[in-house]
Amino acid sequence: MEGQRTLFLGTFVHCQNLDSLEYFHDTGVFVDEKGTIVAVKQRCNLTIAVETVMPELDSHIHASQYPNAGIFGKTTLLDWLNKYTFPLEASLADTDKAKKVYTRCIERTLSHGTTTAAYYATISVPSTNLLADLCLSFGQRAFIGRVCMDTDLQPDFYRDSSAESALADTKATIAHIASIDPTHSLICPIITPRFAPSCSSPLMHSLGALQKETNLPIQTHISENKNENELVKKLFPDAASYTDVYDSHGLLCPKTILAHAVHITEEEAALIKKRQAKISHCPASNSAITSGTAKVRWMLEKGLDVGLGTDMSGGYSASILEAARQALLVSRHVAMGGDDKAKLSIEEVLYLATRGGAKVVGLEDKIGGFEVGKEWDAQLIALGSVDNESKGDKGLVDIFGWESWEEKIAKWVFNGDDRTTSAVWVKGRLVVHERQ
Ligand SMILES: Nc1nc2[nH]cnc2c(=O)[nH]1
Ligand SMILES: [Zn+2]
Repeated sequence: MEGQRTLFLGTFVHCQNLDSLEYFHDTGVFVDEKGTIVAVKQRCNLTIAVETVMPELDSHIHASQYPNAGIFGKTTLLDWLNKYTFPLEASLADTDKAKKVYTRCIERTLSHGTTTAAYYATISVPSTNLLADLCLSFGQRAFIGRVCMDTDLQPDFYRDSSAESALADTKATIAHIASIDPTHSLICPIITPRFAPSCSSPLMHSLGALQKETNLPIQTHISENKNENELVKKLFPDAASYTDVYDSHGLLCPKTILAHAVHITEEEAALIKKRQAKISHCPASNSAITSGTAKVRWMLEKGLDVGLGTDMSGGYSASILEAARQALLVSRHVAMGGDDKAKLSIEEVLYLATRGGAKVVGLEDKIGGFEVGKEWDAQLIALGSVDNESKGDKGLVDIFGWESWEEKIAKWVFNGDDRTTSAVWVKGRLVVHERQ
């Protein structure tokens, strides 16, 4: 498949905009040897029918936390980090262990249809570089972040020894990725200050300067949890807000991905909008570690760019489809708090998982939909048919045959999982093979 020209035939579904899905029935999509869509022809006379939907993007995920997916007990952010997260991440300095964890994480996210992921690795350069190597060899589009953290918030056994060494280690990973994918056609480094409480002021200033020098993206966490916000106020008493901490260190720019933003104020939202920074909404995580209910409608109405993140293992699942359905449910909890228009639709959460996510990671010109000039990132969806069950087709999503396309997609969003994703392509390469 790689390096060949391919014609895909069937029904293609992608998000036209925030409010609507577009269905291309009886359509041929022509993909060239570089994995770029060169033609989309509708009203073809087809003899086969497949159902292919848009790529899904995870704009915030910790590859290094995969073994802990589902393990969080009754902790909240700050005790969760100490109890579960820092010990596991520290242990991945062992590259054999890291290889096992990262391999499984990539296989699992790909099988769920995650064609692009913005990953946090750990502070270890060799194991972060290994994550980049593995994404490249599996064919997953990825942003790879070597995590920076030099304060005593974290234990001695898992901490950068100085701001200088954190910067040097970040540069080492950037150089490694340049050596394996010089044009960043698939793998791109991402500057990763863990979050303000983990980073000294000199470290954040130096990472802000590095962004200006390299024009690379940045990822971090913001305003996830109320105790975290109190801590930030104590640590940065002169800052006007949590958002201002990042802004005053040169870390808030159009290429910044801010995960969570659950408790940001009107002023912070205005500053994020002014800097054109992006937000990754992580609903499964925000419920699991009791962070709060992010007001996504409020963000969208302010014109903020929002995508979805699993935030695994704050989130319990590696599936971005799970994040989409949790975004829908969390929006209903916001609505139950008195703001009925807060409810998000199926179309809207799919937009956040696809085109919205592409904009958040700065790839909106390359991926997110089926247009000429975009790269062929896609997943093939196999829904069941009740009529075929006697023939052994145990469909995970039971389609009776009378459903509209909108209803089929809604049933998939709420009942689908990696078993309904029967093939996945990234940049034209088949990365998950069709299962029988
Ligand atoms: N959810 C989440 N929040 C964080 N804040 C700082 N580090 C982390 C992390 O690993 N996960
Ligand atoms: Zn996170």
